[in-house]
Amino acid sequence: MKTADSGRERLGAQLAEAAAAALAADLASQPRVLLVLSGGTTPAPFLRRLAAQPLDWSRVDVTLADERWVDADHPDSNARLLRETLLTGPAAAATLHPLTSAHATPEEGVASVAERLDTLPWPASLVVLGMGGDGHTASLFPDSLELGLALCSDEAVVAARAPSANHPRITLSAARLHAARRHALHIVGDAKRTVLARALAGDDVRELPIRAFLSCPLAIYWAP
Ligand SMILES: O=C1O[C@H](COP(=O)(O)O)[C@@H](O)[C@H](O)[C@H]1O
Repeated sequence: MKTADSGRERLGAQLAEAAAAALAADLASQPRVLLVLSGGTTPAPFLRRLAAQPLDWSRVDVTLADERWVDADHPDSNARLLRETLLTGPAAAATLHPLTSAHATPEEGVASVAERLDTLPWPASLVVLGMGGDGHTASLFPDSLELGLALCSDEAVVAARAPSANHPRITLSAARLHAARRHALHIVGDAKRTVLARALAGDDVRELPIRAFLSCPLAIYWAP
């Protein structure tokens, strides 16, 4: 019997194969490659499959599209999700570059995180975005006071807060998220398909921030 879980597992496997192919293609011509991943509740099946892909992971740098400003072992830490799902097996040889620092707030830590990101081999081979039910992607939230800054900034990262977000955040700016050879959107469930259809039918980025990436071009990975 087909279940939503098995469909989501298959989707994760397909995205993992595509991500590995993208990394392998760029590793053939570059000393190091960069992969930008999202956190949240959706990516675990994809990340577990990606972890098993045969690649020269020692030449792969990994960072996040966004992070909650929490301790590295907090259950809501996106870096923790990557450590527990991706950085296992062959992929444990990859280098994870977290988006947090020892500073108390993202506003205080954003400059040191930006310095760290400057050392990475941009443009990324692949950015895998997620999307919330409100159309947010990375930590570009419709109700965030910093949304305009994150959409327009030339900086790599922006500190962001939003009434609807459960923690203070740090997010790659839209410009930095655009700095990639390939983009994919990984979403599951009928509700998100409906939000994506709304996003495709309009153009107000502040209403549904995912719209900032719909013409990247964006490969859409969706399962019920
Ligand atoms: O808060 C976040 O939300 C989005 C979507 O997460 P999901 O739980 O609905 O899959 C995610 O892409 C982002 O990285 C995360 O910080």
